[in-house]
Amino acid sequence: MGVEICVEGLTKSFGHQVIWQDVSLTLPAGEVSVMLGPSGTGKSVFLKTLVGLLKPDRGSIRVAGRDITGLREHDLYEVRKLFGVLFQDGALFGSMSLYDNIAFPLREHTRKSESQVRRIVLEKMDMVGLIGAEEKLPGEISGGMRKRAGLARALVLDPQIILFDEPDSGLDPVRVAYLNQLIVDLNAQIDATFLIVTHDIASARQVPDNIGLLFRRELVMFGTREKLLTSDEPVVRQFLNGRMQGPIGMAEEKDAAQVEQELAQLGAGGHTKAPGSQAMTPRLLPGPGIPRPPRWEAIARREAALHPGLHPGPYGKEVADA
Ligand SMILES: Nc1ncnc2c1ncn2[C@@H]1O[C@H](COP(=O)(O)OP(=O)(O)OP(=O)(O)O)[C@@H](O)[C@H]1O
Repeated sequence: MGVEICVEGLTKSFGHQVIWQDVSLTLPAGEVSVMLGPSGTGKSVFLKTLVGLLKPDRGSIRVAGRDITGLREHDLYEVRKLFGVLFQDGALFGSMSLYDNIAFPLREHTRKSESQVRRIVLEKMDMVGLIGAEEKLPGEISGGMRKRAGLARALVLDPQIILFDEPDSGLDPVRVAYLNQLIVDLNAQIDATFLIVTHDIASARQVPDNIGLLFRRELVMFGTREKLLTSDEPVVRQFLNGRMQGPIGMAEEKDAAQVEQELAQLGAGGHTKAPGSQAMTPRLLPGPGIPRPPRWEAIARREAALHPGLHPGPYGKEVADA
């Protein structure tokens, strides 16, 4: 079972540049959360701060009830073992085979025998669909395979929290769809707490239990998928609909009068739905044969109550087929 991460009043700056301030949120144990935000709003900095690679100026990060912000390097090292991180490019060693890359954390951080290492590596490679590619070098495989290899490596120490930094970057839409399914399946199988930084709105709409949005140095909103997808908050609506009109501009900031004019035009032109009627996207469910954690039933009931048309029958199948 994954662990809860509770962030309170977190602020991070580099010199005089405040990246974000007073960020508070809880990543519920075992759930999938997505962090969105325009480029440069500090999403990667947030991930690095959670795992203790960067120190915040203020605030606390409680991982399984323990504040990690004041820990010394030795204790932090122990806490980091709870985390698996999938970096943007997979962060694989170019001169090592996929097998050796994935075995690396086991050989570095455990005293397991080579036969135990082999069993674990092959199990994780199987989970991400890479059996048969053991001897390939990272340079010989596609970007999607590199991401999956990075994911297998993030899994070998059986983490309770997995952080994904733009897992979909550089992948074509079909590979993104496969990767999303893999993420949902993995979450159901290992029940760890997932936090995904992404720019891909389609993924953000389908995959997570919770969504957060960083903008103008603040966490604009963090809450359930339903809450964000049906929100009338202009920044949230603009981002989740991928529109130019709204508070987010090319250089992040926009003139307030311009924003108001754009929003009025959108409303007058009938291009926007009435407040409160934002479209819900069907949720991506674990594939056939993968047992669903108990929370899925509660989530499906909650979503069915909000959008009866999407869920005509027992939870699960109809949502997937919608
Ligand atoms: N180690 C560092 N020292 C100084 N400034 C940094 C450091 N790391 C990040 N920054 C700055 O913090 C800001 C946020 O960077 P970050 O990479 O977290 O943004 P992001 O939201 O992940 O962007 P993108 O979506 O484009 O990947 C940037 O202005 C960046 O230059």
